[in-house]
Amino acid sequence: MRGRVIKIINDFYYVKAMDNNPQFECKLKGTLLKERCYPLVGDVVELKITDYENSQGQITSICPRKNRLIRPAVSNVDQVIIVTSPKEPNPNLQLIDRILVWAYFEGLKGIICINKKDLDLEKTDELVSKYTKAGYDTVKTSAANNKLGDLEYILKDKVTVLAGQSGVGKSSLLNTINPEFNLRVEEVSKKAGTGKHTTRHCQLFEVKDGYLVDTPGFNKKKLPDISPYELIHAFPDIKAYAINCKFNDCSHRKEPGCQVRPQVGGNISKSRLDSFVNLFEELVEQERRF
Ligand SMILES: Nc1nc2c(ncn2[C@@H]2O[C@H](COP(=O)(O)OP(=O)(O)OP(=O)(O)O)[C@@H](O)[C@H]2O)c(=O)[nH]1
Ligand SMILES: [Zn+2]
Repeated sequence: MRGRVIKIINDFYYVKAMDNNPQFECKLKGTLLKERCYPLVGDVVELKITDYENSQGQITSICPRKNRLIRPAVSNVDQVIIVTSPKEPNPNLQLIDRILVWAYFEGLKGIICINKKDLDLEKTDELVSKYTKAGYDTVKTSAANNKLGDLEYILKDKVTVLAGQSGVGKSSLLNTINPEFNLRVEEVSKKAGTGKHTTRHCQLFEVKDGYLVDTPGFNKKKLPDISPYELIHAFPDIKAYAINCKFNDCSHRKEPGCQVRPQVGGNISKSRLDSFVNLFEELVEQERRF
């Protein structure tokens, strides 16, 4: 039988069988332990049921991973939904673009969710238009009014990470999607002997045939180890014009023959070019340090 690891507590792996069967509490097969093959939350595994009545099983192998994030430690993630709001707090556009860059280089699809649309519909639509133009899917929600728009459809059959600045309503959205998220618990496992060493595993929550990764505080991301010149790939809106700039190392700031600058305010939002320029500088700095 095949299933997905949704939670890990100490040596116990909680596996949801693929065909909607109940959840099984599993131990690892001896050979996996010997080879130090430890499953991650998100892993698809083969399992053998050892006791149906008490929902106990054994994980016999781990299927190849599509990808693997380090923090949170989770595998087989499909997409990241970046939650923002029109006000209270005002959107942090630089943070959104930064997370989009991180997502691109992790191979994840980036989607923008504008929550709190009840506070300012006009500003909400401005954000929708900004990110649609940049090439991203967007969704408008109001957790306060139980309005999820297409969010549930977007989550269907996917493993999704929620990100975004503090106060935009990530927890509220989770609770609107499934009130059981209220029961979110910190599970801390103490390693025998040291007493101080603690591990915090993330958890997957079931939503609409898909899963949401529970990652409190997942926010600021170190930039990936890429050359500044690779950054353009994470900005499809700018890249479309940058390929025609006169100089192929154009920084789109003051060079003659730049095809990006004339698009600002039109096909390219000013905030997107600002983000690009700032992140480019940061990558140049990062490269200089090594
Ligand atoms: N008006 C309005 N307020 C909302 C909405 N969603 C959440 N809020 C409020 O916004 C505040 C922050 O919501 P949270 O869900 O805690 O935000 P968060 O993103 O989880 O914040 P962190 O846990 O700090 O990352 C709370 O007071 C919510 O009641 C919404 O759709 N509309
Ligand atoms: Zn240019």
